Amino acid sequence: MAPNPRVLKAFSAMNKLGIATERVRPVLKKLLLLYDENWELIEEGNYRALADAIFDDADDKLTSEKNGDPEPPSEKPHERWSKLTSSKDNGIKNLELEADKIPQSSNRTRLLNVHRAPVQNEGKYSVQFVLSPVEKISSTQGASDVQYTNRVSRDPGLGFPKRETIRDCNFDNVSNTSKKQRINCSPQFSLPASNVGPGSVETFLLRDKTKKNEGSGSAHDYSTIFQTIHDIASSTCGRVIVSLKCHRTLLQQNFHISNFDDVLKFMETKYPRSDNCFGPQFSLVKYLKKLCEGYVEFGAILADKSLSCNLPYHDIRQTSAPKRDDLRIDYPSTNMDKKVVNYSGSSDSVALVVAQRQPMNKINGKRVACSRISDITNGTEKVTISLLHEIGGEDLPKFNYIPENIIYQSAYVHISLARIADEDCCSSCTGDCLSSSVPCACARDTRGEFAYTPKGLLTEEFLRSCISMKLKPQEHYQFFCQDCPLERAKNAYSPEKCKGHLEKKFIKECWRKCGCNMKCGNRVVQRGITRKLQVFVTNKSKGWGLRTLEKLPKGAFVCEYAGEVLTNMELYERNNSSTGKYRHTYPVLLDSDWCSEKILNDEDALCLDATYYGNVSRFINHRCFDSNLLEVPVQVETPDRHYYHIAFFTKREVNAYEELTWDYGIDFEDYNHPIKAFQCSCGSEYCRDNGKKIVTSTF
Ligand SMILES: C[S@@+](CC[C@H](N)C(=O)[O-])C[C@H]1O[C@@H](n2cnc3c(N)ncnc32)[C@H](O)[C@@H]1O
Repeated sequence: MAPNPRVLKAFSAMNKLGIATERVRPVLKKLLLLYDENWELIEEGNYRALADAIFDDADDKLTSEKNGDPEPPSEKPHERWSKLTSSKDNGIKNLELEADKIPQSSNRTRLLNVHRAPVQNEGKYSVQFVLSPVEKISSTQGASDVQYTNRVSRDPGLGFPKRETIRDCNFDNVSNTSKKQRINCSPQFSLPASNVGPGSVETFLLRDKTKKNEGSGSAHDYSTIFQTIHDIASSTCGRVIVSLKCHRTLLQQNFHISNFDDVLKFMETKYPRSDNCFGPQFSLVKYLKKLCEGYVEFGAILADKSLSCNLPYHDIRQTSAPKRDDLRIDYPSTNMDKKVVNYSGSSDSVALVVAQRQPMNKINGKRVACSRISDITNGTEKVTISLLHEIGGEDLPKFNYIPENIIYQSAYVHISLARIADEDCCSSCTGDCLSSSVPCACARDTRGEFAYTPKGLLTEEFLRSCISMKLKPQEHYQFFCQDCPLERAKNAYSPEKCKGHLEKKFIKECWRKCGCNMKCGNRVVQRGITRKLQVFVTNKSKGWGLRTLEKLPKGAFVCEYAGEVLTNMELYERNNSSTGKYRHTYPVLLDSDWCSEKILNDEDALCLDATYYGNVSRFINHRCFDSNLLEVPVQVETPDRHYYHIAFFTKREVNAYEELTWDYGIDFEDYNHPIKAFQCSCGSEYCRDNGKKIVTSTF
């Protein structure tokens, strides 16, 4: 059967990004399944979704590595995507060799210009490689050059095979014209670093920035150019000098390159041996591009270190080897202005760094460049959770990441061992309560059956009854408060009668006073997030959303809704004082105790608000009825239902890259609700916001 031309086009687009067809194929297959063979979605924005998916796939491997999976990590391509897609013409052609820029020089001198995409000041931003016999370089040294010659002792590592000879260079990114001008990669050409073992000589040149480049005949103002020249390889024809030139005008103000050895070490960390960059796919051009990128990135890291920012960048100059993750560059390095969101003193919270955006880079009216925060949790969760940010797109969210609920001020949450009665725990249990023949006291609330299976999933029965309760509340028992805090919030002077609250099905997990261990199957939510998740920009005007990067089985715990614990009174005050985009859009009422005998004051009724302090669940968007997540109340450390946790579980199997959604329970016809809602664009065929009017919402 003839290959599908759309598949071939997709391969070719990814090949241009330097991604091999073998890597593209499995991801493309998954995406086609995910998008119901909708090619338009895949082709949109120069195969942006496909590139994202490949990058995420690579990240999965990194995450597995972090989680103890021995599979070797692949390269970290997000930064590359960011750079590659910032080209002005087609978004995937950034670091191309430009044949027309190759100067006509003597047949002993060849010059490769590897251009980074101009971001704003077109043409000024470039990194060049000059591959040249030594004589030529020497003759171009201007009077203002300062020359350092030092003996270097370098690990011949960088993942390069020692003294390996390249027989065939793959110039897959080179245009036809430049192909004609191939570097002679005949067998005698040695790879960079292959002969730069201990004791070899490195020539390291820096332009004297106090003088102009007299005599060179160049139109460049060298005071704005960083140039380092490195003798890094030789062949029987002579030595090969690589000159790295970096125009400073578009680099971060305090960008600097210290020492080429450091750049090489950085490259080694970024592309370790296990990446096998010299496998059959090896391309000299790609390698040179990577080195250029590394050169600029490394300078940016050093510059970043001089800014006071909270991103977990590792100090490259530390003696111990940095971890791969720490070296990730999340933002393009040019014209960056970073600031840290203020946070008010809680030691449990971590400020999310907010970076002002790079100058807009539109391609045919479409924004394409994107960057990435590698871990929005700043290490507070057991897994990393990345955020994919389209430059020029959605504003970065400003909030402080907290992995668990935190009391704002007046909320009364009484946690004490003394409050946990003997019948509310299983002190005589040992090991795993799920393996015991008789369910322990902690299963009492779920009618003597645990809600979890030994695999840590919700049982079919528990899930079914929760879903049914959500879809058909009228068929389940509801209680009516005498003086409903919700109605009071709508109209404090003459509140309407309570509309009823469902008596929710709770899970009670074992806890500290129980005799079982942390691996007990009745402890799921308290163990925190274990799934691979990512925050991304949705394409349906919903703003940010959350998606899973792995396939999730039905009944899987995803995350809990963590935020500030507020009294209803505090929430009203917040809502009244907030305006515009800082309006509070994330409250969840903890209303399961509202059926208690006593009238609940607004000072006692609790809710969770993730607007300022929250976890990843603050990104989960609403979907009417057929959302894939379900919220379940879970008791962990308190025996009553005044305070409890809201945990999200999957209602069905969820595919990798699928957005995670839950039904906020918005009544789109409740026009009096104090919280203004959004126009629903959930896309569900059961969408309740039929009129798409601006109405009020409740959670
Ligand atoms: C809990 S947040 C979800 C994350 C949010 N999208 C963001 O960018 O931060 C709830 C807000 O997301 C938006 N949102 C969620 N679901 C939506 C939907 N189905 N249609 C339109 N907007 C939605 C609304 O602005 C809502 O107030």
